Amino acid sequence: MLDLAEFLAADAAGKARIGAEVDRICRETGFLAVTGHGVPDTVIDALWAQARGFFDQAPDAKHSVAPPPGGPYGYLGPGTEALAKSRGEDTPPDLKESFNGGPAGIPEGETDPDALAFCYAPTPFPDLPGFKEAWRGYYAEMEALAARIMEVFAVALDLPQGYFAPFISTPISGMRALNYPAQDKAPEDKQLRAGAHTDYGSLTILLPEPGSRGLEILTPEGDWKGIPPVDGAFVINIGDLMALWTAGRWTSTLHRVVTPPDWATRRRMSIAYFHQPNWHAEVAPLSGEAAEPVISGPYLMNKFAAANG
Ligand SMILES: O=C(O)CCC(=O)C(=O)O
Ligand SMILES: [Fe+2]
Repeated sequence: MLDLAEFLAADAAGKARIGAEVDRICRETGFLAVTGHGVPDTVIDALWAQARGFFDQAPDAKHSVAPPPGGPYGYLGPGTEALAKSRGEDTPPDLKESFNGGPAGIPEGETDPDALAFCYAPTPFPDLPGFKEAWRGYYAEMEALAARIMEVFAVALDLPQGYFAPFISTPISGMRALNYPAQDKAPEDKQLRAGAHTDYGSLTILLPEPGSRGLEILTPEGDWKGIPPVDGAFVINIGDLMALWTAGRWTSTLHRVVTPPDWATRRRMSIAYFHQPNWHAEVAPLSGEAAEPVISGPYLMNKFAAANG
């Protein structure tokens, strides 16, 4: 558990103590709950209401904001994604639908054709009163929160607090509202609500709907363990690029969303913000050990293509 307000108010010794605790958690499970985050309830509640309103529409209305072929933003309906495929595992599609959005603007001077076509593609917002405003408001809060958490991470890694700032000045984070509907038939063999995967970027800020179930992580002991929602907290997890940055000191933990026993009546919703460094950011182990640097944008694009191919 990380209390961000406590971290921000702490002196250098207090920050180092909290940083050491965060380092321990990130080495062990890579999942932590964050309280004291300062995100207003009004912003959170507004997006829940809009997300529910969006998913409860008829299929045609949802498909009217489908992405162009290969595009990441808009409505991805049931059957379009299998997250386990991002790791080369062949499974039936995940039992979910999602609405996805990208950065609010394009950085000045960005000319990379892949960046412009993929992560800076426009988000096709639904024509629902207040949806876009609620989405953008929550996204902006997440961008600011992620930057603060990256400061905690820097301290946890014995780096200057602002170490990561140049890498995340124009992040290409994606945000996704997820709906795992109550199911009208039993899942196929190996079919989950979200197949086992690691997240691709620096960190993920997840908000499971209060009272919802199903998210599980693979523990270092090799057991699947449920991660229930924590009241008033966001669930943060490390992504692949953070694991790479720390040369494997921190874990990008395998996680999944399982089908609950009451799948026929039980839906799950969640909102996930996938913090992703600048398109051109080169991520290489901080320890200086030799490794081919990974470029943030193309890495993300390839992972998305694998899961949605
Ligand atoms: O819905 C959730 O709680 C988790 C979803 C997830 O892990 C993902 O989409 O990357
Ligand atoms: Fe995930």
